[in-house]
Amino acid sequence: MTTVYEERYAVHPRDYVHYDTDRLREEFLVPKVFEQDRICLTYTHIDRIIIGGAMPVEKALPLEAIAPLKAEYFLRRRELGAINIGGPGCIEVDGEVFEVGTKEALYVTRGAREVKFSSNSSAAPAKFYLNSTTAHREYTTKKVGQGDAQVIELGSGETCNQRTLRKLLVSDVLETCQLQMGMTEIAPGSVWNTMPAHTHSRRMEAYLYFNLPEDQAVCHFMGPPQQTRNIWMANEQAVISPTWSLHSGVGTCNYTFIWGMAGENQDYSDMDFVQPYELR
Ligand SMILES: O=C(O)C(=O)C[C@H](O)C(=O)CO
Ligand SMILES: [Zn+2]
Repeated sequence: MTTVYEERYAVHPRDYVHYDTDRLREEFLVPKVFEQDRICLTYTHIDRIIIGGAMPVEKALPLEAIAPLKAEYFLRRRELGAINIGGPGCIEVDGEVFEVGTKEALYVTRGAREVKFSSNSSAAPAKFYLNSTTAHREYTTKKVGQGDAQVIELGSGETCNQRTLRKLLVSDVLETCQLQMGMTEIAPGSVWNTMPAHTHSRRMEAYLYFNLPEDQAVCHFMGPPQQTRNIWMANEQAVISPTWSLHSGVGTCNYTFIWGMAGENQDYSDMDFVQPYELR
C-alpha cells in the first residue's frame, strides 16, 4: 500500500485554551502533506474531511480506501477535490484521463471506483493536494482550470494584505455535495491573509500554505476571536481550522495557500467578520 494515514479528533474550544505549543501542533498542524511516491492522508473527525497529498514520482499512485472508511473503495460515499501545486500531471478516473497542470483542479464525484495520480515527468513531479468530504449523491467529475475560476481581488498594499482569491471547486463554478476549494495568492510586498479575519461556525476549513521559501515561515492564527493562538508553519504544511476557529496568517514574505471547506452550507460569503482591533 502506498497510502499512509493518521486520524485526528474534534476538540472543544474550552479544552483548546489549555493546550501548549506542542499539543496545538499535534491537534491542528499537518506537518507532512507530500512524500515521494506516497499518498499521505489525515482523516479528521471535524466534518469528516480528509486532507492530504499525492506525489507520484517514479510510479502512478492509486487512491486506496483507508481503514476508517470501512468502504470497498475510497469514493464509495465521498467526493474528492485535487489541486496540483507541482509540475504537470494526470488523474485517471475510471479510465478517463484528465491532464491537470500547475494550479489546476479536478473534482471527482462520489462513486468513482478507480482514481490514479501520475506525473508527466519525474524531474518535475505533480503534487496533488487533496480534500475529501462525505457525499450524499453523485455529480460530474470535472476539471477546473485557472481560466474557469471566479476571481476576487482583496485587500491593499497599505494594509499589507493585497491578494488574489480564485474560487475553483465552489458551488458557483460546479456542483458538489459539500466540498468547496480555492486558492489565494498574496501579492509581493503583502503578507497577511484573511485579514480582517472571520469565523463561520457552519463550516470547518483547512489551509495548505505553499510557494513559501524554505527559509521563511507563516504564523497562522487560530481560535475564537477573543482567545487566539498561533502555529508557525513551513512550506507545504496544512492546518485544520475547527468550526469555532478563525483562520488567518501573516508571513515573513508573500506566499500562496489553498483553502478547503466542508459543513452545513456552500455559501462562500457567509462569514462572521472580526476587525483587527477586536482580536485578543
Ligand atoms: O485571503 C482570504 O481572505 C481567503 O482566502 C479566505 C478563505 O477563502 C476563507 O477563509 C474562506 O472562508
Ligand atoms: Zn474561512
